[in-house]
Amino acid sequence: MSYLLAKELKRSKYRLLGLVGQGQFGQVYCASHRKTGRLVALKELDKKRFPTHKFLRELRFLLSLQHDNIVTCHALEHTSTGRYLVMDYCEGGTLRGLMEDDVRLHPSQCLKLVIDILAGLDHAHHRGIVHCDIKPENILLTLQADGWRARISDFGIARLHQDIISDGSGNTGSPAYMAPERFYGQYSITSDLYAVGVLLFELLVGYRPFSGVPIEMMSAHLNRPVSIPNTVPAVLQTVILTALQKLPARRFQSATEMLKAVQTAATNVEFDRAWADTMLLRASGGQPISECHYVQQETLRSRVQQLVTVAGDASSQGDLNGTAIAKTVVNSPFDATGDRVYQIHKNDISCRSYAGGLLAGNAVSPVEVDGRSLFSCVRLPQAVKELLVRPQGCFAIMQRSIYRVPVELFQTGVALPSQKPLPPIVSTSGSLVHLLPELVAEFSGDFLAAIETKGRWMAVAAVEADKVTSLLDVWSLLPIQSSKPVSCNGGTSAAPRLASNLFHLAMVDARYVVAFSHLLDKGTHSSITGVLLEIFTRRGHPVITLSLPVPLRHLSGSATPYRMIALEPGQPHSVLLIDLKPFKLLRVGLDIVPILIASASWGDILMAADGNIVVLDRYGLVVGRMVGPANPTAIAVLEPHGLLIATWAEGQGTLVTINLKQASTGILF
Ligand SMILES: Nc1ncnc2c1ncn2[C@@H]1O[C@H](COP(=O)(O)OP(=O)(O)OP(=O)(O)O)[C@@H](O)[C@H]1O
Repeated sequence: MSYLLAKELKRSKYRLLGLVGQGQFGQVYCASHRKTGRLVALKELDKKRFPTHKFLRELRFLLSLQHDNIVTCHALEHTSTGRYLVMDYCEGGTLRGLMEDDVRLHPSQCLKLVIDILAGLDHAHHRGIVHCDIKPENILLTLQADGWRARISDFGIARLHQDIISDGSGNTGSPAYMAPERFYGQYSITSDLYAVGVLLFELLVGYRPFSGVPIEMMSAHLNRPVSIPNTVPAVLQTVILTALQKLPARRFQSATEMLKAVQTAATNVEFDRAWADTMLLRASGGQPISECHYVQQETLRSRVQQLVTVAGDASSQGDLNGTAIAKTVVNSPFDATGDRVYQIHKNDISCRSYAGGLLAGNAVSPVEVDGRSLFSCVRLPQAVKELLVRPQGCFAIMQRSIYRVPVELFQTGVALPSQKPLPPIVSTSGSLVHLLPELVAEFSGDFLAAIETKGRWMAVAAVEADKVTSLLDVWSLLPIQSSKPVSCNGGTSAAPRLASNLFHLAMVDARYVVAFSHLLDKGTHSSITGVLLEIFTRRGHPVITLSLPVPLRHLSGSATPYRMIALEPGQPHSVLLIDLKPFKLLRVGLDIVPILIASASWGDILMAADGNIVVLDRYGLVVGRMVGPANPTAIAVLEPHGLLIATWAEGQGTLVTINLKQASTGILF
């Protein structure tokens, strides 16, 4: 059924981007409108469980609910295989997910979410609609500059659910959030407010007021008094106790009344120290700071701005070391299995190769060839902004040009622009190969470039003569000998124009490119208010266009497929994981202020200026904390379990390695 629906949708006006959930009545997909790139959620509705006449009656309610705190339903789409609701897409997932993942949900953020829910309920109640199934699973989240916005979902479906219950064909809902009268089949708007009371309790305390099997919960809701830990400020205890009154007449009588009470509490309450500490402990995922032995590998003579590593084990050689080089060049010490580290400083890229592996234990010396240490440097004509290591060599992205530096060049080191030919290297075919850094592309103005991991494609956004917009072009880098790449767009005339203020370009995979632009304040045009995200196919067709209302910095690709990772200036104690397929956001609360990010296949590492390090697994959970050297300028993961850190302070620097296997991270290396 779902496979057929997916097939059917391929021909519809929506492009499916991925499955985001499984509900009781069908699957939920993230999709984008083919023409506008607008993101929607498509919720499949099983015909057997939703007879059309009943559904159409409910759809009237659903379409009438238009509020910022309600997941708006736009339309019902029919295909030959099924029906699905077209709804606003909520990239933050459910509140249940947030309560489980984001261990640092500040009390004020909890209150803000409850205020959002009450505002949404107030709107619905005024239209005579009772939700009947308020619980964290039915609260979805969208990103906002000051946290998350809560949006109630499953309106109408919940009402329909009631019909199913009265038919005797459904279960009875969620007992943990059910008001006493609900167990007798009665409900009113105060039943919804009772459920919000349970949710408020759970958000602030970490568990629900009553638990157990359904019959125990029923008895508790009906008879047992609510006991609230005294860490919860008195004013909030009063709000919870009022919402959780057994008799409906004693509760808040409207969502507005309860909203006002929570708002007053939010402005007056002072969260005591013990409570803040509990929150801090939860922010670290309960992870203690582990002992961390770092080995100083060398002193640095310059401030390293980027570290790039190529691990020497057989598995990663295939990907990064580049079969192309290994096949065509013989007698290169770089063919040997050994860790390789590139350091970038202004115009220089230096490279060291460590045959024995960097994490052997003590400081290790770089490989020596003919008694010479393999510590070589290639100087390029302009400052290197970024180095991308791909199978064909290292691509140095500079202010106005891109050079490809063959790996073998680092055997001897060469300085440009002297461009003296190097001694030829004999290839496996027996012919002589002359090596020089090769100019891949040159631009008259600013540009951004991204190169696919296998080095086959390059996306370039070159700023137009108007200095405002950029044209996106995708180039083939194959064959690698070619210094004139072929444009896929058949020339720039067909290339899509990107939004102004473009600041980051990345390849999502071999088929998609993503461009990030700053959104500026409409009045002043100076302060950055958010980010516009545009995804295009390699042929230049738009797939997604959406704006995030938060400024981002340090945006980088993650080793986890389809993931970007970023820091938010407005939320210094957090990191944002941006999954592109399907589109999802996870804001991870931290107890450090990260300034550097390094990604590994198993997760991400964040480092603060004072040397504190937090290790996240690929689900965004904090799995390790340790203290490294202060003043880091660049960090990189050496797969699978090495961490390299370059530091710089007062004209002195060091390169340090940490063996994460020896730190307690819970990651199975
Ligand atoms: N509008 C949406 N935007 C983003 N994700 C959504 C959206 N609606 C649902 N989801 C995701 O899909 C999952 C299933 O949703 P759905 O509402 O169908 O399930 P449910 O909670 O079991 O509800 P129901 O009882 O209506 O079937 C949710 O947990 C959520 O992760």
